[in-house]
Amino acid sequence: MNDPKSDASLPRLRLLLSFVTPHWRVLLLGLVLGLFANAIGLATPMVTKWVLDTLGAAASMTQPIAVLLALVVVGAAVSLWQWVLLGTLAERVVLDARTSVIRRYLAAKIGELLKRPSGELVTRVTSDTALLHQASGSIVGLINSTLALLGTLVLMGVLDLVLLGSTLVAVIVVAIIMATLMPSIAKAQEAAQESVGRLGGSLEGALRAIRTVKASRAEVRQGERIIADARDSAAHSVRAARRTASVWTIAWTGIQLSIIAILGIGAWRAQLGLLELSSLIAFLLYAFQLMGPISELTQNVTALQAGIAAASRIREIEAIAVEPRVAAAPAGPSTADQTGYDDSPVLVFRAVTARYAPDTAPAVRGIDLTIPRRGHTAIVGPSGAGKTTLFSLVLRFLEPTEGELLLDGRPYATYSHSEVRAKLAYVEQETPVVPGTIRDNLLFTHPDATDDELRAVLKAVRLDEKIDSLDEGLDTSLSSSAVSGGQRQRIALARAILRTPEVLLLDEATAQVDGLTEAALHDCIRDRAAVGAVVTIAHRLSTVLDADSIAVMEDGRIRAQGTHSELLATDDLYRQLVEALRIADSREHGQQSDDRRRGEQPDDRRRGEQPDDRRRGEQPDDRRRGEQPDGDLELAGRR
Ligand SMILES: Nc1ncnc2c1ncn2[C@@H]1O[C@H](COP(=O)(O)OP(=O)(O)OP(=O)(O)O)[C@@H](O)[C@H]1O
Repeated sequence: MNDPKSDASLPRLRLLLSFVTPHWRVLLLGLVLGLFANAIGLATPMVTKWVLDTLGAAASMTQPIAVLLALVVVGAAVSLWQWVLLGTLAERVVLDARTSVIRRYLAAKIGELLKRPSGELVTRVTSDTALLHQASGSIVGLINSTLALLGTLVLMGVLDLVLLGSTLVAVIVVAIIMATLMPSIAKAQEAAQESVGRLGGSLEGALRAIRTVKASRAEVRQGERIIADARDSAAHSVRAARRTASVWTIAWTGIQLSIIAILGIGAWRAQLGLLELSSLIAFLLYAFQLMGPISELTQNVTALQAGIAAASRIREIEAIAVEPRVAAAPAGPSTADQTGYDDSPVLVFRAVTARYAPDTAPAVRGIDLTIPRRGHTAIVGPSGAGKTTLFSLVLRFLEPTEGELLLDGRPYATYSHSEVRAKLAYVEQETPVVPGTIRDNLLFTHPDATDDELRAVLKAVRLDEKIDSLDEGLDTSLSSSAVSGGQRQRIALARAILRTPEVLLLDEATAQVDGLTEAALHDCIRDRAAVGAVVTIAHRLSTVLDADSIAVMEDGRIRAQGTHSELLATDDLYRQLVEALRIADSREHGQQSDDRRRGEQPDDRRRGEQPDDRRRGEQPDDRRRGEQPDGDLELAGRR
């Protein structure tokens, strides 16, 4: 498949060309400059012969020497221009490729991104694109060096056909060896790039889970596993380097042998009076020059091979499906629009079934759920029941395979993804913060919010005093350790409530949170539920007790819905879940009162171990697979 001689080689070359063709004008100019520089290079030995021919004659040498000097100066200027031009072009090609891949990632469907390790996705932007650098100029280089080679051979033929014959033998031998070795060089390079991709994936995963790695005393084992990919890459690169070195050595030796042959045969022919001495010298100059196009050819073919491999890896990203930017159907009036202020539900699930892949079992099935415009709806259920999937459907990370969702009385299909999300606010379970300052994070959803608005939400999540106490206030970088895990959760919450959303979706942290964060969370839920819809994936008894309505999920279905007391009276699973949450809650409160007895604040105790940081190490899938403390209890409850 990687054999450039195979049928796949042409489409793969076309892939590489697709990166440079947008810059065809620059490429053409580079080619013309290259041809010009070649012509100058080819003319030099002929002018040298001219100088030598004037030696015995009465004619002046000034003219040919002046021409020779002019050729050198113009040749240098043209080469410089071409160098700069192609260097700039290469950087633009790399930039274009990076821009397109980065945009693709951010526009991609979430499920598509989660299929691949993020570190591997990163290497496609960083290291693969860098390989396009040399490859982009190599196309021009390849044409130039081929023409230079042909031109040199033609001029050699003009000087002496017999000598050309012996040169051609050497060139053909070198070409056959190169053609044999080049495909395996390409294969080795592609394998090296793939190993670098895997290395990026495993290293990134290990660094994100560094606490788990250390706590499991798995540094050495994990390190070895990652280093194995680095070794793999090195082994492939060494193989490529060895073969490249062989190609070079063979090319050099071939040319040197042919020069010796030319010298011998040429001297013999000159002695016989069949060849002028000046022609022999000019021929030898061409023979030395031959090394230029041949080594250029070798370099360019190598760069092209690496570029082709990189181009196909980058273009693979084009296969990642992106979210549509416009609504599938034109937007009609919503129930809310028709009635103005109304009590119609804000969100409705109608017989929704969804699966993550066509050949897998549905993650949720036949979901009928109505979320009122005001109030707090809690979703509870054992691990794997489909709670997160429900949120993914609301946020349109996932599309239903059957049934439909309605927002403000209108089917989701009549909205674009962006329009749907504009009406929602979401606090992830891991409450990740984006790179940057506290201000950057707060303004992430609404960049136009004023300082007063920021202050109001910070007060709402009880972070105002903390921010004031920081030297740099809102401009404190979140990479600094001055902000604890609980505080990060509150920042995420503040971001979500900055502008009152129609629906606040809150995936409650499963790990214990500090008292202050828990209190802030509950105040926010209560305040927001009074004016809008709040939907929580509840992991805490107090959140469940706060809810106006509770949906109990099991095996992808909603098995019961009602108030706490209704469900307690009617649903076995709910009773078990509540019992498990009660145990968890009493354990936590027990722990908190122990803290108080010891004179510690729960918040202080946990500051050393930031829940948010801890969870940042987990992939969403890991989280799903792994049992959270409360997840265990939920299951225990079920048992
Ligand atoms: N990205 C995914 N790809 C394939 N299957 C998935 C994916 N995410 C979830 N599932 C499956 O869908 C089902 C519902 O999972 P979901 O994450 O919605 O459950 P949950 O109730 O949120 O669980 P938890 O409380 O453990 O987070 C599970 O069987 C799970 O294995």
